[in-house]
Amino acid sequence: MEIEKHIQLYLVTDEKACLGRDFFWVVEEAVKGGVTMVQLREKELGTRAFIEKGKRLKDLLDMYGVPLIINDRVDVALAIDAAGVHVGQSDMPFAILKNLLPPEKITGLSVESKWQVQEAEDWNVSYIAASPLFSTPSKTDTESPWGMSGLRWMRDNTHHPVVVIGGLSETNTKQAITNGAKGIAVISAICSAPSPYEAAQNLRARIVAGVQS
Ligand SMILES: Cc1ncc(COP(=O)(O)OP(=O)(O)O)c(N)n1
Ligand SMILES: Cc1ncsc1CCOP(=O)(O)O
Ligand SMILES: [Mg+2]
Repeated sequence: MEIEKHIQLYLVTDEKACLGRDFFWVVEEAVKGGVTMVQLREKELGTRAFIEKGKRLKDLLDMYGVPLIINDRVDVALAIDAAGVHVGQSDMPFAILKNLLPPEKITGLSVESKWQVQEAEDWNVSYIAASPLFSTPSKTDTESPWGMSGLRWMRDNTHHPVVVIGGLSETNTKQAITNGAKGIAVISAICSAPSPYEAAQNLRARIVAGVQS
């Protein structure tokens, strides 16, 4: 499935995590290293600045054929013709989001509990994100981490492709894939790495190793 290729190595952006380096340079290096999809996650930008940044990022990603997902904001995604939107459990309800978007757009949903996984079984989501897999300083307003046993439960109880997010690094990526994740989503492992290019390459190699084992 096309979506399973896109979610393999999913970069979620956070300008602060880029440690003062140029945001677009960090993303481009990561894409050259093997990132397969990018989410623009902006919690503080006003609407106009969000749209401007999104347009510039989309122009960059289009050159590499990498889809751009917008976090939280369906209006921004529609304004710039992004590939899709990611929402969580406090954002726009999924059913409303789905009605607002053309059917071909990618829709991602964070799931924080077993009940939310079961509820999403009836919905036409492109992927669900186990959020968080492990606790992480990058996002602290989270429910309890799923952990590897929670991920295995999810693998056995959903028909949707699962992405894991929260605390993913070179050390646990292969294990996440062998326990049921189709892909990993990361902020700090790429945005804060000395070389975002090499970090993406190394994570991609761990994903491939997990798929092949
Ligand atoms: C791929 C992915 N997974 C989970 C999240 C978290 O979404 P949400 O719970 O809505 O929290 P915010 O990111 O909006 O703070 C995500 N953004 N991306
Ligand atoms: C956005 C988000 N949603 C759940 S955990 C998280 C942050 C992931 O950041 P990191 O990859 O640095 O742990
Ligand atoms: Mg959200």
